[in-house]
Amino acid sequence: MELNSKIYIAGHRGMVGGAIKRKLEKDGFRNIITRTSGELDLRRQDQVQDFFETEKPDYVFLAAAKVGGIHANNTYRAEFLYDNLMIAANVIHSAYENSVSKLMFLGSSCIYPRLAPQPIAEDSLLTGPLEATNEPYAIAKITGIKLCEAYRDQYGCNFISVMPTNLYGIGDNYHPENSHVLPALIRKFHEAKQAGRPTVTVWGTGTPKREFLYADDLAEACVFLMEKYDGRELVNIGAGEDLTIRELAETVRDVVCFEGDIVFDTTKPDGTPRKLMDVSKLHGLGWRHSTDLRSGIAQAYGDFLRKQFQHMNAMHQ
Ligand SMILES: NC(=O)c1ccc[n+]([C@@H]2O[C@H](COP(=O)([O-])OP(=O)(O)OC[C@H]3O[C@@H](n4cnc5c(N)ncnc54)[C@H](OP(=O)(O)O)[C@@H]3O)[C@@H](O)[C@H]2O)c1
Ligand SMILES: C[C@@H]1O[C@H](OP(=O)(O)OP(=O)(O)OC[C@H]2O[C@@H](n3cnc4c(=O)[nH]c(N)nc43)[C@H](O)[C@@H]2O)[C@@H](O)[C@H](O)[C@@H]1O
Repeated sequence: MELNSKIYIAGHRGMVGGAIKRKLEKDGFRNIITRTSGELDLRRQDQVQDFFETEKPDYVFLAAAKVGGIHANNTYRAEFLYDNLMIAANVIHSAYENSVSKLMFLGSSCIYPRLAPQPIAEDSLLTGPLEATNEPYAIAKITGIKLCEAYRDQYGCNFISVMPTNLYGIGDNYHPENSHVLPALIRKFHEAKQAGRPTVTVWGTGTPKREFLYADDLAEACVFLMEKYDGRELVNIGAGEDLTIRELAETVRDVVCFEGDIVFDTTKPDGTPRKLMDVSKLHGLGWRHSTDLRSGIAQAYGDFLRKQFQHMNAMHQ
């Protein structure tokens, strides 16, 4: 990428797209184009085609998606499949038709089989059944990967796919039901501390293991791979280490300084028992994460508090 290349970030108001935008701006890229979903609905083929014909971007980071945690994925199954299929199909096809130099498609660790051998290597894709709670989302994301491969094979397009692990950070979604576990726990522990409640309820058994990567680290990896990687194979992006949900809850409790107890609601689903990424390929290419979990959670909590403060100020004006 040249500093004046025209770069389209799809999903720039989201946690990941926002982090990619910050990273590109910090690196001096000065021709970044963005659209909100209100201005450009990526599910609409006509709108996407018009946008690409008019703007002719050189590079595309495809970080727009219908995203959420285990409850949202399991509840809004139709939207998680339809929206994500349409977004991937429309953007990848228009990128081909409008001669985009390079496109990066962002998938997710949930594309791999539920019981894939750990750590999960890229070649585990399509070797076994998926986790039921996020099967629709995973199928849409797998289709995005296959579209990138097919346009590369048939038309020589330089479209690459990267698979981030569970993410958290600045600009995360703190919705009480629809968010991912880490922002959900930040909010739950904070609200319990404020209200002086004795316990916080964590979903499931607490035994599933998850790996977490700070979104700004992910953005750095995405820009690194956009510049350095032209392969057909997927690349996992993760921290290479995981912990149980119980351990995560204890860490968030410490960071938020909540002094009560943790209880588990075992009527809620656990999801995949474990999904630790094999990041040896990424390390071999020369990139490693730098933000450790505890300091990343502290930064995310700071962002959560800032948003709360802004919200309260707005309410009083
Ligand atoms: N969060 C994670 O833990 C995680 C883990 C692995 C992979 N990923 C991947 O990373 C990418 C970004 O995730 P995120 O966490 O940043 O999600 P996010 O914060 O929810 O942001 C998603 C963005 O997508 C845009 N979008 C959604 N539907 C759209 C539509 N129909 N047309 C146009 N734009 C639309 C939204 O735009 P507006 O704001 O303008 O509405 C939003 O800014 C996704 O591909 C996701 O699969 C995320
Ligand atoms: C990265 C994303 O991972 C998602 O799977 P997945 O890790 O289970 O998604 P999470 O929603 O982050 O949940 C991870 C684990 O945390 C538990 N958990 C405990 N308390 C809570 C809570 O208050 N909220 C939430 N959300 N979870 C909680 C949850 O039961 C599950 O075992 C996929 O559904 C998506 O498709 C996507 O791939």
